[in-house]
Amino acid sequence: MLTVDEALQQILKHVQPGPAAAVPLQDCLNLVLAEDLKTPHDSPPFDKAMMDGFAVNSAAFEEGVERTLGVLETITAGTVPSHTAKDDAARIMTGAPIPLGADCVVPIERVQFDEAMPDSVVVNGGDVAAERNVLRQGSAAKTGEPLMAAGTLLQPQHIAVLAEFGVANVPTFRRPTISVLATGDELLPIDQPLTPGRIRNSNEPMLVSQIQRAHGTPVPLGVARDTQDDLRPKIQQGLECDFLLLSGGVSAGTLDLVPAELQAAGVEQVFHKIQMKPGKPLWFGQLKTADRHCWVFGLPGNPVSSMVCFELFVRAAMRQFAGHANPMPQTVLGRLTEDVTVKGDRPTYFPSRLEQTDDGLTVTPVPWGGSADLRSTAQANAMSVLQPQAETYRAGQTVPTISW
Ligand SMILES: Nc1nc2c(c(=O)[nH]1)N[C@H]1C(S)=C(S)[C@@H](COP(=O)(O)OP(=O)(O)OC[C@H]3O[C@@H](n4cnc5c(N)ncnc54)[C@H](O)[C@@H]3O)O[C@H]1N2
Ligand code: MOO
Repeated sequence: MLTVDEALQQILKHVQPGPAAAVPLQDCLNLVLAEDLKTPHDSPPFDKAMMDGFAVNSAAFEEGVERTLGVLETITAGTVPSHTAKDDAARIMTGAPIPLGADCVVPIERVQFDEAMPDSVVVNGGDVAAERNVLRQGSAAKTGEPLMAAGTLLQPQHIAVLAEFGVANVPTFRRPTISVLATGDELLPIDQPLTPGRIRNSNEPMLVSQIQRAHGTPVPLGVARDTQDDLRPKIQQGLECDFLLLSGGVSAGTLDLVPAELQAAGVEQVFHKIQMKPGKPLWFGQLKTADRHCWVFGLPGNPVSSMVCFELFVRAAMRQFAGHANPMPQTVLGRLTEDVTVKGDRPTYFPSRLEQTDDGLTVTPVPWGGSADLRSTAQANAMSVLQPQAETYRAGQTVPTISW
């Protein structure tokens, strides 16, 4: 049986980044940049005033000496100066271009100026120094410098930077399309009353919302009964997407037909079963033909097993497809708030509450009854990774934890 790390390596070895395309900037939130970008122009693109006031030439002043200067013009943001201001001043607004000759902006609060006599201003030399309140062209970025690296997850700050530099269409990797097929004769739609031996299909809405949270496009396919006749066409439909997630039917029961049906559909198995709890029966494979490439996860039917396998493996695969620089699960260290004993011989991904406290990041495993105990996960927002060991984990010890 593979370890979790070996399984992740296998997945990342097989899944390739999806195609890149130019996407309008306003649709780029949470997409990943597909190319290294360079700055197409200086930022700022001209020398600009950082205060409302008067643009002056510092060389024309002596420390502490007051001077009366003529005011040549008023320069507002969006206009261009029409005079040089070597021995005179120009009234200037924040964001407007500095006139030639000037190298300092004295804020309006610091000068003696009468709106009724706008042609002159009295400036004290003590308020004047070269470069004061002036932002020089290219001081934030020069033309041709690196702007943003391929693999960057585009968040509002990146979108703002791309807008500043006029990148209206952005080369990004496509979001994966992911079909979800729940399998099992016992599954009822969620709006149906329970009947003997039946349960509701909680995995489909869970997986659909996990896909949405991870910025994929879900394609729910409903439920397949545990028969070849029902499974086959639905598997074919699912294989049209970039990924197909099946839940249930991957362990050793008489109706656990999923691995055999996937192989019959031409999906090559990469691995089956992992040394972990919950989630041991996970199945992973790929269909690769001239016109199709689909990666397939057979998730264990138990709801918490499916949830954990998604967060650990499917999310990494989605990140790889979407072009993330680091697709691996993001782990933080949390300090246990209580003692924990781990039973069994597999690493356990334990539903837990991760919190930022005055004491740093803390982690509290929630009371949890195993892979079918879905309700307890409603108190959790993470899973802590606990290794099988004879000694009890002690409160205060740090453990790796993965946020949901
Ligand atoms: N002899 C063995 N039996 C089992 C093994 C094993 O290795 N040998 N593994 C156990 C483990 S671990 C798990 S996990 C489960 C996984 O089984 P399957 O993936 O085959 O899933 P099913 O048997 O179809 O279902 C398991 C459980 O989950 C419920 N389920 C299924 N689908 C849904 C859904 N969409 N929504 C809510 N609940 C669902 C289903 O009713 C079962 O109770 O196998 C163990 N057995
Ligand atoms: O691995 Mo199963 O998911 O323990 O219940």
